[in-house]
Amino acid sequence: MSVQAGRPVRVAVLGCGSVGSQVVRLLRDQADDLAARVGAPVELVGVAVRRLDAPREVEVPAGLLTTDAESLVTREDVDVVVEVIGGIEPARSLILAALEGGASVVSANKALLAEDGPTLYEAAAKAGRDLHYEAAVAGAIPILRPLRESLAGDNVTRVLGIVNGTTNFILDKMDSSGAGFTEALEEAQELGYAEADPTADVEGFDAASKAAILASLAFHTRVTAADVHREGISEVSAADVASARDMGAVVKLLAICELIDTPDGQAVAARVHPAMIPRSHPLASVREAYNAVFTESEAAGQLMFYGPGAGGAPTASAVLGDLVTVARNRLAGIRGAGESAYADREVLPMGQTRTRYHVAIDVEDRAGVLASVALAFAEHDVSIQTVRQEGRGDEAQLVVVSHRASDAQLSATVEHLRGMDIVRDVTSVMRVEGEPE
Ligand SMILES: NC(=O)C1=CN([C@@H]2O[C@H](COP(=O)(O)OP(=O)(O)OC[C@H]3O[C@@H](n4cnc5c(N)ncnc54)[C@H](OP(=O)(O)O)[C@@H]3O)[C@@H](O)[C@H]2O)C=CC1
Ligand SMILES: N[C@@H](CC=O)C(=O)O
Repeated sequence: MSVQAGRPVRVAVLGCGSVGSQVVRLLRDQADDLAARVGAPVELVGVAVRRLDAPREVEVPAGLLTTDAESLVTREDVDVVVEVIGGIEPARSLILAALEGGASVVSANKALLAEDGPTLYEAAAKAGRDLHYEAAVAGAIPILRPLRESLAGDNVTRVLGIVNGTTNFILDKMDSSGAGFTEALEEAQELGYAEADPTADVEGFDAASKAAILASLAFHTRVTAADVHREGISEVSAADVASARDMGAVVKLLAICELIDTPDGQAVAARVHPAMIPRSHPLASVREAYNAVFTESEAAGQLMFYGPGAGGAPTASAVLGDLVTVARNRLAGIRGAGESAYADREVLPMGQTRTRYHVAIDVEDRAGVLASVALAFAEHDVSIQTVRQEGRGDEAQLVVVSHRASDAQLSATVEHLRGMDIVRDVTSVMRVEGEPE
């Protein structure tokens, strides 16, 4: 099982794009330090790509580039496979083949881990090999290792974070300049944060994958991307952002994973959606494309992890950290900590999750309007925390912030409001986080 004494740890890299090119560069530039830290030289033996003639950000040593990833991962002398291709296939088959062939694996592939992580974890356990994926959530920020190892003796009850850099950049731009969503997205694309097809980021798919991975590790259970309630930011308007500003808040795309007490024990809730948070909240000061993750656990209390959540070099830093760990394990002939999904926890539907709403309602400016709106909230057992009224000729706007209630009660309240004669329009509905119950 261990690498033969005196021989290097041999590494194959799958993909040489934004992340892979930086992995190859760091393997070259830090070869001496890596050898000292691992206890043996770390040798790059092959780099699989789709196109041999594509321009590369790094010079790949002669003879190492190949389009035959399958043969590379099953080479007998490969000890560690680094998968930075992305997507579901062929990444999944290549990782499974690598593990079956006896290699350990490092991956940055959140989409795959969130869709089919259990198949990969089981294959790693069966093969007695490591599967590490720190780079899959929040780029350079060490968050998975703390959940998997540092907090393994504690009970994590909540993970709350900004885990998508592109959407944070867009929302930050909308807040700081008053820009609309489309204008802010164009700027994110010009600066290279958002892809030409930004759907995975702006519609919350990327953050939902990361939330699934975080919830699985934090709560020792299996949560897939399909279990995560997902809303993106494409419907967030300049008016929503201005409304947040008026109440001393800022809009952020949050990933929220919670352990919830139920009559039958404990269940998990995992959701990604835009939310207003007070400007005094530490997550409000996470600007541009940065990420931050808060954890709450019984003994440690609150911890916050902050840093660059994307980009080739920051992500490669996390990949290399994993690579050093699994290479050390190969030399020692051991397998490190795997997933501990011993708790088969139910994942609650969004309707049962307790949230708070901020609702802006255009109403006819006549006597009794406020009482009628308050009654609509009361009919659904939703209590109001604050209400603000602004007159506008024959029309008025009410801005209501609720106390916590089930999301189903809150959305039923909004539907009720929409059907009322005195309501001309419900112009903004957004969840509120980070304030008292
Ligand atoms: N970019 C980022 O900021 C972050 C990325 N990640 C994750 O890292 C992974 C890589 O992302 P990124 O580097 O941005 O992606 P890129 O699109 O920049 O690079 C993908 C690489 O994979 C290669 N590739 C694609 N298909 C195949 C195939 N069938 N066989 C062999 N090689 C293939 C491509 O080859 P070719 O160059 O020839 O086309 C390319 O070199 C993804 O899982 C992503 O989610 C995680 C955190 C942050
Ligand atoms: N597209 C992602 C990249 C890293 O995971 C982001 O914007 O955060």
